[in-house]
Amino acid sequence: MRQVTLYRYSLPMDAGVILRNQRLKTRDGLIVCLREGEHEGWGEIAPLPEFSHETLEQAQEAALTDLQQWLAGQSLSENALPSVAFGLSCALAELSGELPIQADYRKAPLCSGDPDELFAVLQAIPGEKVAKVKVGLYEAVRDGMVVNVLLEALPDLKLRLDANRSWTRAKADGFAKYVNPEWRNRIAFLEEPCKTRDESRDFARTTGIAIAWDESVREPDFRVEAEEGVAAIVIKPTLTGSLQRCQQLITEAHQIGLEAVISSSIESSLGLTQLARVAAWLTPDTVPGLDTLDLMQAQLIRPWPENNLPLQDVASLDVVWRS
Ligand SMILES: O=C(O)CCC(=O)C1=CC=C[C@@H](O)[C@@H]1C(=O)O
Ligand SMILES: [Mg+2]
Repeated sequence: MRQVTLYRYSLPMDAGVILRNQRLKTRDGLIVCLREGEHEGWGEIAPLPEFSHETLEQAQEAALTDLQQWLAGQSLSENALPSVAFGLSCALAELSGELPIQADYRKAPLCSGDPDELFAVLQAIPGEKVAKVKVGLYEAVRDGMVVNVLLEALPDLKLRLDANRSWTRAKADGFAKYVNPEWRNRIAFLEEPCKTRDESRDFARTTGIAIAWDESVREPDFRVEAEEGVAAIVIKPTLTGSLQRCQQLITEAHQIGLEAVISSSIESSLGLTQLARVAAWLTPDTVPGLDTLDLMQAQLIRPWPENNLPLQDVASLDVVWRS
């Protein structure tokens, strides 16, 4: 006997969360619960505005079609909408026991503004210190100075930086100029520094600062390839596709010595804790990029360990469909 419940959630965000061109007031998505006999599996389907190509309405419609197929006893092929493919594959992987329970709750603390705040957080972390700093939001020169100060002050710190393709080649050089060449190898990678992939490749070769692909990974012509100066690929499963699709990318990356970093698309605590399990399972040697829960004002169904935000339970959600 198979059963399905599909819920819809809307969680209030922190006041200042801006995605590209849009303020995100609430994070909206779907939660699916599959039951078969004694077993249960949950998944989150939450297209991210400004990043996903599909809307929540489109995702809901596509999910309902797949869920009806599943109820009819069929197996599902990769849904064309990445958020749907990811959420359903998680629910199925929980149901079958394929997704291990053990999770990697380490996260690279995310800093988009105040380096003093990050400094305090980092000093409190025991062991390996990895943080992610957003760059490209202010002057490139200021970014370069902030990065330099952090690397100088904390000798065991490694940084991930993310420019989200915001720099021209000249601005990217303006940034690099302020980072002491001796410390550049402690920049684990800088995600997508320039507007084009070719400019980013050229930046990596000429500055010795390693780069990572994030946006590129989701473009149709992208291939996982060993290239000079490229250290990692960032995988945001909600924007990428099913667990099987992510697993395939991770395998390809690892085969050629690239790091693969599981990263958040600002899922609720339910989706984030699943991503922490995916990371422990498929990328055990890499700290995942999951420090986005505090952008929200509440957690959903499953709590993230030691997080103090209030927890909304499933009874508070609207049921979209129940079989
Ligand atoms: O990668 C991480 O460490 C956290 C996730 C993260 O930085 C992002 C998630 C989703 C949208 C963006 O705002 C942002 C990014 O630019 O990669
Ligand atoms: Mg990014």
